[in-house]
Amino acid sequence: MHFGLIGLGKMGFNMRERARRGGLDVTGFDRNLDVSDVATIDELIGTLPAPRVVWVMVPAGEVTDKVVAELGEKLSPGDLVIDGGNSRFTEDQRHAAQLAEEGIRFVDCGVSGGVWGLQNGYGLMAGGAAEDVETAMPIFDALRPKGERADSFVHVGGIGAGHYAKMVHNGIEYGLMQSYAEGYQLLAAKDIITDLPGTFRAWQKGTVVRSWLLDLLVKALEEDPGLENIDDYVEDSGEGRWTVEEAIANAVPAPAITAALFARFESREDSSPAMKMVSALRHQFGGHATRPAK
Ligand SMILES: O=C(CO)[C@H](O)[C@H](O)COP(=O)(O)O
Repeated sequence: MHFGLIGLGKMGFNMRERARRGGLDVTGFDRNLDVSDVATIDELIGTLPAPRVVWVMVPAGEVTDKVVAELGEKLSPGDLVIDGGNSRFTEDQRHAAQLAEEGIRFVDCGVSGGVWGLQNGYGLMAGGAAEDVETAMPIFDALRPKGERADSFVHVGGIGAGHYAKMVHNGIEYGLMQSYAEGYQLLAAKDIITDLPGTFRAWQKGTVVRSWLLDLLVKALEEDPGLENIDDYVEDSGEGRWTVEEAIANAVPAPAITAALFARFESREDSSPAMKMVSALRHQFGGHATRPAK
């Protein structure tokens, strides 16, 4: 199979390589021509056999919108577009409808594996019509870890289901990371713990909390014990917010994920107006002492 891959950043670059190692022909396009196989999307389309399959791996939002719109103008009826980026699932219906006007098929696919995907393979969650997912199956097979298909690939449901599943996956990721991080601080806070990295290392095998994130935590501490080279400011790319919005829309209690998202917001504050107000109010009603501003 020969397919096109648009977006050769941290994820797409490695995915091209893994697909090639899996025996597929891939023509990659990126605005950074140093890593691109072709100079333009037109050229990419020109290299592909019909029906063309183009995997889009660019940042969610405006950039994905633009690429989908361009593909809608340039591809032909029967061609297939797969959005493998972290698009919000609600965008998928719109993209699918836009492409369907030109007879172009659409599949959304949540991709998990990060920068380790080249080596370990990717977990894949696809949404769309069964026949369209089937068309893309050779790509999914090349990208996922070797072994049973059901281990790391799922056709989750209709359009949007793949990205919905990836959104929830990322929400869980927020909660897990926050939990490990709080455990790290609790261990570090107690002087009876004399081997903090060793504690996490000992949890890596056999314990209830063993996981790949725990392995990465151990790796991070090996690289920078005490995390002295890393600031405590934590970004977010949107999926945590969307997960919390979905929790509200569906009246699903999601306190752990929500708290993990809010902890990131808190990480960005130099000082907290809210906590100043709590201190001011304790003083107002109870005459409790406040500390002078730093
Ligand atoms: O999809 C991912 C991992 O599964 C991406 O790394 C994502 O960017 C992580 O989300 P955030 O930036 O909000 O922490």
